[in-house]
Amino acid sequence: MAQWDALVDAALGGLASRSLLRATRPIALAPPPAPPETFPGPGTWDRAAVEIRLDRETLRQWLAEGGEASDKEEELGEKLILFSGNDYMGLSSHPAIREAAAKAAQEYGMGPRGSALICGYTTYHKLVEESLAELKKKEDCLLCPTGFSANMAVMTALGSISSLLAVGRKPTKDERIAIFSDALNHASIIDGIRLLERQQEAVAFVYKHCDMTHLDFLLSNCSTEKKVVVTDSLFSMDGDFAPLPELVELRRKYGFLLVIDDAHGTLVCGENGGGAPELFECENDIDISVGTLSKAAGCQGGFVACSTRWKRLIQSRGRSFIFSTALPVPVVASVHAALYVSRKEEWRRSLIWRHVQYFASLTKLNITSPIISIVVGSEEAALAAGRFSLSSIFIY
Ligand SMILES: Cc1ncc(COP(=O)(O)O)c(C=O)c1O
Repeated sequence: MAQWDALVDAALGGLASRSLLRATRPIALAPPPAPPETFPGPGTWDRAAVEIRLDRETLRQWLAEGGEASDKEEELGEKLILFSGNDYMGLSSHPAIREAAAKAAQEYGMGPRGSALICGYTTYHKLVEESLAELKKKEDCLLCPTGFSANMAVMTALGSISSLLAVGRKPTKDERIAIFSDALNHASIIDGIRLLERQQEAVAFVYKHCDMTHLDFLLSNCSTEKKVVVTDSLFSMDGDFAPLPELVELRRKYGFLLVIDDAHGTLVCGENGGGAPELFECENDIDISVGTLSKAAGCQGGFVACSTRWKRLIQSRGRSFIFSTALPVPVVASVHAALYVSRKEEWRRSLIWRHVQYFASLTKLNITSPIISIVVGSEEAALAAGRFSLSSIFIY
């Protein structure tokens, strides 16, 4: 988007003139060992990703918290099947991921302990950034400590454009950016926007969940030039997708910057696991794609896939990136292995969607993703349903 590219370039120019441009300098480590072994189907380790063991005392406590009668205690088992985790592909327990983490820990410990701009950035981090940029079909990528911090870093970098390009000390109303945010966006986006509002760098508009008519209305009534739309791609609570094709249409109409949080789509959606934009065939229309490595990748960390100019701005102004310790090498090594396994063991991705279809056929629920929310009514009813599941269905 030429208008936004020019704005970022101007902001980068302002930073350069004040010697405030920051760049990572990778510490050279030996390249990762040969590619790990991959498998044509599920292994025994895959059960470990969904089966958890609880000691009786914890289980008793959980039930007691809900006021459940204890007369069924002798019937209680200790193993539970976990339906609530985000380890969509079971990669957290995959031998390749365990081995990569263990080997790197043996070699490097949990280091290097420092922010990426000081001493926390290595050639391993660089390698993973390159893989993620390729996966997301973007020029570049920036690894962050978590998905939460990745969203915060994008938001503060966005706000910095208003401040850096303001004529006076504080951006005037017209100099601020206008951010349009879906009502059900993740807390990290909401907090980032609140921060920008407090710093008078942005004016925020919340549109009704996935309501493109409402968004269109808000956009058409906004005279601010610098417009941004930010949305989760796959919503973490309701499990529905943002209407990306319609958002792309509106982007063409209004020329806004489109930022998505693809935390739940990454590795899960699209043939290659490129995420929701791959599924909806609109990768080139997404300007900034944020993600986490703590869900389908089965590891830890966050990232921002974007253009090189945006990366330069985020790493120079994204405070949650700059002032936080970078991911330790064993975690980055495990992410490297997870991305490899995800490419090779495509059956994992197919299996998720087969399970989604199977569950939909069993329950006749209108399900479109692996996040399934069963609305039972009040909060009390939801808690009671949880207790019921805990005490009678999933324990064996
Ligand atoms: C939509 C969404 N964005 C961001 C995050 C934050 O990611 P992380 O857990 O890596 O901080 C989460 C969940 O944790 C999420 O559901």
